[in-house]
Amino acid sequence: MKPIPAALTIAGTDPSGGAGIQADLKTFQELKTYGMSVITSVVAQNTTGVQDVHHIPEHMIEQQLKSVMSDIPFQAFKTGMLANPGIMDAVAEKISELNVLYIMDPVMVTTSGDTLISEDSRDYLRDILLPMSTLVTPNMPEAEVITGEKIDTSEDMQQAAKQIVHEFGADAALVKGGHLQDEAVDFLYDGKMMHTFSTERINTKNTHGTGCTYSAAITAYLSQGCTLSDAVQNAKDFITAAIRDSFPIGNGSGPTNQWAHRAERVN
Ligand SMILES: Nc1ncnc2c1ncn2[C@@H]1O[C@H](COP(=O)(O)OP(=O)(O)OP(=O)(O)O)[C@@H](O)[C@H]1O
Ligand SMILES: Cc1ncc(CO)c(N)n1
Repeated sequence: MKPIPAALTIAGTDPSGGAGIQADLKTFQELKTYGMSVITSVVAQNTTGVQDVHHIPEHMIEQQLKSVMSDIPFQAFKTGMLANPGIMDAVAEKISELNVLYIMDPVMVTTSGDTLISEDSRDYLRDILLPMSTLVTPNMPEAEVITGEKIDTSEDMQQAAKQIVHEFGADAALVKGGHLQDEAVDFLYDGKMMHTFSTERINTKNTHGTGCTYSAAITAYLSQGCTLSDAVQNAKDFITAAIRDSFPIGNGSGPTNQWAHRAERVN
């Protein structure tokens, strides 16, 4: 019997449903992958910003991981918000036992500009977790933090992707250009080749949770056995539709629409 595609997200929450665990599970479900989640921090946030954060005790993060890992097999998992070195340590120890694909979204700052991880976590993320990853998906500011280099142009993005693989040890890096002016271009470097994924930039403020949704879609496609470049291309199509048809709800930056890829408009 063919294995059931299943994926796990290890991340923080968003009660307004656009980012974090909620975005990940909606995306897994939409892409017909059985979704599971381990919560690292409960974040009181909405489309306007972050109001409060409560970190889950490390022993509870470990126990959640044990509960899932001892029971249900999965082909791929992703990490999102890991707020501090203690949480990262708890996660690193458990995931080092896994032999499945690891997609790391190096979440640092929200679309609204709120910081989600402590300053002293950045080195841990880069030096301990990043080398364990099959793929890391930084946006331009995150790639600057990881490499220590200024990233302004598409040449800088490609250079950063290569550096993240060769110098910092990820198997592959996808540097995302959602923060560029005219084009939404992402570069994937897999250790051998540079792949380019480009679409026109959609003029919208509703981009809450784009990074979470994109990396969750990549994780779902990988859990189904897609190659890395096919998974990224499929996920790029998924996130582009989700941004194009994003929801104009909330008082800030509205959420993306995970069912837009079905090509049925909801409004
Ligand atoms: N306005 C836009 N139009 C089209 N594509 C976009 C737009 N903004 C972002 N993207 C694309 O969405 C994906 C997510 O990229 P982005 O760089 O926004 O992630 P992020 O900054 O990590 O997200 P988040 O805001 O959730 O932290 C990328 O493929 C990027 O190119
Ligand atoms: C929990 C969480 N993770 C990631 C992001 C980044 O969009 C967010 N806003 N919230």
